Amino acid sequence: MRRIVVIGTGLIGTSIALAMRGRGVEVLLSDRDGACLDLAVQLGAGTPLPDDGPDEPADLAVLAVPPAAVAPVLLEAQKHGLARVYTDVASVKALPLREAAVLGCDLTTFVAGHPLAGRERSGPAAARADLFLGRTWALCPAGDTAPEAVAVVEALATACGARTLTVDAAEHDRAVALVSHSPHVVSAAMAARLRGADEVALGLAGQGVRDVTRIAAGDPRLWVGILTANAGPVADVLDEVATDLAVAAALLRDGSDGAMDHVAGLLTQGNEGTSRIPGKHGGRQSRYAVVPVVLPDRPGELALLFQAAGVAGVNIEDVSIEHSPGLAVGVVELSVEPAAAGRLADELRARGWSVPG
Ligand SMILES: NC(=O)C1=CN([C@@H]2O[C@H](COP(=O)(O)OP(=O)(O)OC[C@H]3O[C@@H](n4cnc5c(N)ncnc54)[C@H](O)[C@@H]3O)[C@@H](O)[C@H]2O)C=CC1
Ligand SMILES: O=C(O)C(=O)Cc1ccc(O)cc1
Repeated sequence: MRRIVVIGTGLIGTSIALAMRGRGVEVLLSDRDGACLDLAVQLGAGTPLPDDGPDEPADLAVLAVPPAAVAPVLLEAQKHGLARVYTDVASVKALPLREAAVLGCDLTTFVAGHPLAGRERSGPAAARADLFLGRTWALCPAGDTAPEAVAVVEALATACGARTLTVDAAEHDRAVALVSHSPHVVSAAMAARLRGADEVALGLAGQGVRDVTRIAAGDPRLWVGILTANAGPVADVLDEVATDLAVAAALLRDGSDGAMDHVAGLLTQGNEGTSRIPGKHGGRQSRYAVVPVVLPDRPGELALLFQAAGVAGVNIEDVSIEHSPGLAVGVVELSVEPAAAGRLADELRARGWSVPG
């Protein structure tokens, strides 16, 4: 890929542009908001698309605009012959595809796409070249999309460090209703409770409430566009969540042992659901065994730990550190292949670390 056009230089468009600039690809940028375009150019994401378009069609045009703008922007771009292949990044796939068909866009050169990576901030200032590293990038080619066009968009996703997943548009929308769009609404509903929180409550806020409400900081205008375009599937999930919440509230008011057993059942279902979220490499978290190590808070200690794992010939698949500031020790959890866990634990104990269990 030699040259791409990016229309919409917000968070996602500028992140793609930065990633492709990093690979030496020429990037021409366009945004209806001049300030966004200027900032993206200043960040080194590319140069402005000339008003009369490129001298010859680019290899690919990426439409990084809100879902409702995808079809009209695609039609306009195709009219001007901006590129040989077109893709979008919108969080919803079926409705923009239908709208593009109704407008008479050429769907043979269009590959609907969606990188499952983002942030709760919008605009070019929040863009990062590494946003897509290790993430999934959904592709939803229509029946008449040319295989060569799909190959070009696959190359874009791969160049950005993502791995592609080809999926039917309606199935994609039902899936993201569950794993992205409904969580956003649930997060917003919880965060909205905090508006009236007093200083004592805010002073007691810890990591839990931060985790649950992080994504609620997203741009409401963008999210209304996403939810409008995927309303049915999201409403179905929200109905189920609302039922669970209403039942939980009733059980708590009841307070009997039997009622609290039911509450425990819901929390256990929550544990089960959480454990199904894929971890590193898209595998199940439970694929790995976790070796906990109590580590003194000393300079160089982590480096020694990793070195010991290397000596034992054990690959560390993932690592998390639980450490309270001020405490002299922390717990490092090393995720490794189950067959290697015993060997690693023995090696670490032999070197003087405490490995519980
Ligand atoms: N925010 C996120 O975390 C993610 C968003 N997406 C999708 O990516 C797309 C862009 O989202 P963000 O980059 O977050 O939004 P953003 O608000 O940061 O950027 C969107 C940009 O598109 C421009 N724009 C809007 N209409 C336009 C038009 N008709 N012509 C030219 N430019 C136009 C806006 O001026 C803005 O600069 C959306 O479809 C969204 O669903 C996909 C993955 C993650
Ligand atoms: O902030 C996060 O963790 C996200 O998951 C962001 C996100 C928002 C919208 C998408 O369509 C995809 C990803």
